Amino acid sequence: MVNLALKNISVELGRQQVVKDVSLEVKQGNFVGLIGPNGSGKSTLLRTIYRVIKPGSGAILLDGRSLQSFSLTESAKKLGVVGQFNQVNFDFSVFEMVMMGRTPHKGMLEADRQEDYAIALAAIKTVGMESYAHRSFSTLSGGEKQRIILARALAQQPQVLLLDEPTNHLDIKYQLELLAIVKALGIGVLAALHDLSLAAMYCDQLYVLKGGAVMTSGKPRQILTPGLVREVYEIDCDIKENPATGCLAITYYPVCGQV
Ligand SMILES: Nc1ncnc2c1ncn2[C@@H]1O[C@H](COP(=O)(O)OP(=O)(O)OP(=O)(O)O)[C@@H](O)[C@H]1O
Repeated sequence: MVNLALKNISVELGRQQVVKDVSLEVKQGNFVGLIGPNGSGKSTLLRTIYRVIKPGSGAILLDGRSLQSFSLTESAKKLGVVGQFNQVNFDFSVFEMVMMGRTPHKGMLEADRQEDYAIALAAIKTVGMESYAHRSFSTLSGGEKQRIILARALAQQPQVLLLDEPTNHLDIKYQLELLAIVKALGIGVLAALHDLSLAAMYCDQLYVLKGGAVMTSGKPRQILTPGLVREVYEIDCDIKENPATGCLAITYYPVCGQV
């Protein structure tokens, strides 16, 4: 069953067409990566799906139903988001931040239930931050904040998770861990990623954006070639399978005259 489908989505911002006729699918259990250079429209597309931006044309379907027909609470029960910027204006404890993930599941004025506490604690544990539960969120490092924002999305128990460069700020161990945690959820995931090696390692399917349009899509091994990297990013590289890991290893060549 298709969980999330975009049909011919176009978005205009400040008189510029930033997303052009994008169609894509995130099937249940599939980890789908959005790759492309800076400014290619990845965040705008994600923001359109989580309803911060209205598309100029096209349709977004969740479980076959137009996203527009869901109330914001209804769509928040199904769609979890880990964004790029995690500034909060008020100070909350780590535990309070993660409990916010339970909000869409509660009725108006309904008190927190024991079950909600247990789900939030389990989510904090999953990201390895249990000893931080009572710390103030604003005092955390960038990477620690990112892990708590993931925990909040996990506490939401979404059916589809949207991630905008989720590995920003994380050291390499936590980059690998975060993607492994997300992959193990077995839900549909759509993630904007810059690191092509990580994208190849974790994604079942990649969509390559350039100038707001989908240039190509497919399984990482089928589409990630030196020719594509050259065309999209204007740099040269070698791509080989690492015999020890079975993963693609990408080695970039220095930009001419800059090493
Ligand atoms: N409010 C806005 N008004 C005008 N242009 C905008 C607006 N927001 C974004 N853009 C432009 O839209 C384009 C796509 O931006 P977007 O943030 O979606 O790219 P991205 O692929 O996520 O980039 P990055 O990899 O740098 O995060 C950029 O050229 C950006 O300057």
